[in-house]
Amino acid sequence: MNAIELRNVTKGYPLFKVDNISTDVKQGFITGLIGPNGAGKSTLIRMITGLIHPDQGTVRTLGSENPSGDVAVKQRLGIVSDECFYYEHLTIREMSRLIAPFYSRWDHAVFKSYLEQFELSPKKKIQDLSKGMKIKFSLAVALSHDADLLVMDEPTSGLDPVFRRELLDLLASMIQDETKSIIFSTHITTDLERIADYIAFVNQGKLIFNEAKDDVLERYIIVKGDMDLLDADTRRQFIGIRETSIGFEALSDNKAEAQRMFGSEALMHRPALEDLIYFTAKGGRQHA
Ligand SMILES: Nc1ncnc2c1ncn2[C@@H]1O[C@H](COP(=O)(O)OP(=O)(O)OP(=O)(O)O)[C@@H](O)[C@H]1O
Repeated sequence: MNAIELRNVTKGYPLFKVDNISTDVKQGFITGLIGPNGAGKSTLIRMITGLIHPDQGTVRTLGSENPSGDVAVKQRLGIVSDECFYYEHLTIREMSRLIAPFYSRWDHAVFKSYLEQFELSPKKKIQDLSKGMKIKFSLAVALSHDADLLVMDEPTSGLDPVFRRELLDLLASMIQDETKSIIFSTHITTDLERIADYIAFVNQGKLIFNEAKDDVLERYIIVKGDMDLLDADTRRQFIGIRETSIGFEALSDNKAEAQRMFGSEALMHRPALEDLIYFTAKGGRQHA
């Protein structure tokens, strides 16, 4: 079962385009969306939540091509982003009273307990909340109506490390029953190393891959060695190369081939997700 299905999705802006992306986000799992600044992550997320529509292709979220206009689907969606529109002059209590009637599965006791857990006073005005508090508030809302799909645009970026860990635990426990799904974009790739099942990687509007995290980290390899190992042939092997005065470090997406080419002459190790972004972005720029 898929929580989200994208088919040949294209969305163009004057200087950028999401380019013909087809992929699925699986139900019951956490998918992390990664990529450099301006790669198209928020654009994809806006299409998934129905805030904007593709120029070509289709996006189906919880089975609907129009999630923001379909009340039944909208109720099952939990959205966390800094684009959540709340009335700034209202307090948390007043705002939640406005929101609650919209959701048939709203649980006030759960909401109250999240406010306590997140140390948010119901008396605080939305406009007086810090960036992290706003994220916590929209999280409390998303978690209190028993959403089937959480879609989050950089939910952890404004959060302190203690709360970030708590949030990751919360998300991991949310998908325990295998019916809920989560997709979130982030630059804090270590968060995804902790909890993501799948990683979707976009670069310059194109999908590089959407695969099980463990498979990705198995397939790619970092190679480190002396500069004399680099020639036209070996360079072609790499997605991106960082050259310094003492040698090179590079990323290959073909572990077996890299091992065959360099054998014991180079050091090799498993990459972190951050390495994939760094070397892919660097490689792209080099060849531009
Ligand atoms: N409404 C718009 N009009 C014109 N260009 C836009 C619009 N929205 C996004 N873009 C452009 O689309 C590109 C992708 O933006 P997007 O916000 O999707 O990237 P991102 O991967 O989320 O980046 P970041 O990691 O920096 O948040 C950028 O070049 C941005 O300027």
